[in-house]
Amino acid sequence: MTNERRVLIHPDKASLSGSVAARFITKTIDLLEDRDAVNVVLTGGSVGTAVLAAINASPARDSVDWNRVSFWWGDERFVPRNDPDRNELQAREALLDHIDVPAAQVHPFPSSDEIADIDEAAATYALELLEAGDGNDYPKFDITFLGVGPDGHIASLFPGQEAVRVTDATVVAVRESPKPPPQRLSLTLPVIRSSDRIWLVLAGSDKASALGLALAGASTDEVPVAGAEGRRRTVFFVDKDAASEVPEYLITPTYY
Ligand SMILES: O=C(O)[C@H](O)[C@@H](O)[C@H](O)[C@H](O)COP(=O)(O)O
Repeated sequence: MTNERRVLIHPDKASLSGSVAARFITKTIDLLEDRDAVNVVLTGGSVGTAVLAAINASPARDSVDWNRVSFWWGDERFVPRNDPDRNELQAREALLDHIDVPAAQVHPFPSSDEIADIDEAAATYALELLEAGDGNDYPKFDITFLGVGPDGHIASLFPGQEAVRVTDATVVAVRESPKPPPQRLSLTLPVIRSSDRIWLVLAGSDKASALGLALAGASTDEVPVAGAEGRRRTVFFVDKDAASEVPEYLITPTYY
């Protein structure tokens, strides 16, 4: 099994989210033919949320047996449960509220009104991962979605911050995010990298330099997305604007 990074370019954000949604539905159906359950890690951000909305809008949405899919998050803003900033809320509105996924299979990070102490909230999510891990510290993730910030951050792992370097925990509390809100919870890089597939979704010219640097071999500390590499497949789904600094040889031809 090769594990090369692939870049698939789409004309714009709408076609990108439609194509990722279609791939997600097909891949999930395929995976469920071979196994009992599939674990998916969701991302915040406008592109990730547009993908969820496109899955919801797809006529093939209900071909997936959602009873056997579990959802986790790569990161969360540490705010009250009903704060519109919550990645959870955005994902529920875009997709999760509209499908037949059992409530116990949706695993949001704790919110600040449930658990006031951010370290305790991180420990609580780590325990939830452990309990679903079947003997490991966390479940085997099949597909992990990641948005990418203009600074190259993924999940809530920001350039130069200690959280990018954490390898001895599964969940980290972030207190000084350069992007508001400042307090966040995030999976650590080893957990993200354990996923069989990482599907990065990015659109817009403000992402071009981070993507170009990551693919050219920048350090994970400087450009965290450089460390986003899944066990089996890593695919960058990008629009033309975000792709302007991608080396030609990495571009996989797409037909649209
Ligand atoms: O918690 C956050 O602030 C977001 O989740 C963030 O990590 C987002 O995924 C990227 O910044 C990409 O955002 P866009 O998809 O909106 O460009």
